Amino acid sequence: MTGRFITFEGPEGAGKTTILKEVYTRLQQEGRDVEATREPGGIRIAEQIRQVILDTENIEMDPRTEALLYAASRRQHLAEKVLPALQQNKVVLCDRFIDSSLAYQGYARGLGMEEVLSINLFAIEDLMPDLTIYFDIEAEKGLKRVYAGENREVNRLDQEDLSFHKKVQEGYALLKKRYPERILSVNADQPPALVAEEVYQLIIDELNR
Ligand SMILES: Nc1ncnc2c1ncn2[C@@H]1O[C@H](COP(=O)(O)OP(=O)(O)OP(=O)(O)O)[C@@H](O)[C@H]1O
Ligand SMILES: Cc1cn([C@H]2C[C@H](O)[C@@H](COP(=O)(O)O)O2)c(=O)[nH]c1=O
Repeated sequence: MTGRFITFEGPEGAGKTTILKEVYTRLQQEGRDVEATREPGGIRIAEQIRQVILDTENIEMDPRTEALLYAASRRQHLAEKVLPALQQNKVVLCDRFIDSSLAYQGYARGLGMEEVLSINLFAIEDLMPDLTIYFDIEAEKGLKRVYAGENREVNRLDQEDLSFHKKVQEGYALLKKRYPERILSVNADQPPALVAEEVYQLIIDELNR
């Protein structure tokens, strides 16, 4: 088996983190060599950048600074964790990646998807995911989950108004049209066990390709 880079994308509260953990455990129990990680973060430097980006006090952050910080954290995470894991033929499950930058900074913030893509191409060189699983849910429903969750801190991006989160959803819709073979959707508006099963099947199909 060769390594695979599989990313989880979607709006706030869609269930990416919850389902990633479940599927990771299942794959591990089957004896597969799998790594779970997240963006921004996953390694020390990127977690430090995450704190700066998501700090609710950093309201003066310029949109381009925000885009560059995500790209910088992505580069370090890729160099230090993702690429070495793929070189060891691991299956890497990553909670968010470049599509988040394209949908949030490129589309919702209005920086332009092409501009944000170009700074990210510098960061990732040519490493795009083999498979991206899109957690399909209405922005409002996802946000309700975030605000209802007991252990979930509300961050600076969560606090954007509903129109921003609806634009994020529109941005993802454009990305799904642009990359129909890479980005596959699951219905995230159903009980976690059913979502996890759909995600697991997509991953197995990818691993069997
Ligand atoms: N299918 C589901 N149905 C109902 N609640 C869910 C479901 N999946 C996750 N949740 C709950 O919704 C909240 C958000 O889930 P989670 O953190 O996994 O989402 P996320 O997509 O990673 O969000 P974010 O990107 O904002 O961090 C949590 O409280 C979680 O327990
Ligand atoms: C990678 C990435 C993330 N974001 C946003 C999306 C979320 O609002 C936060 C991350 O928080 P999560 O609880 O880990 O989902 O950051 C973004 O705007 N651009 C990106 O590239």
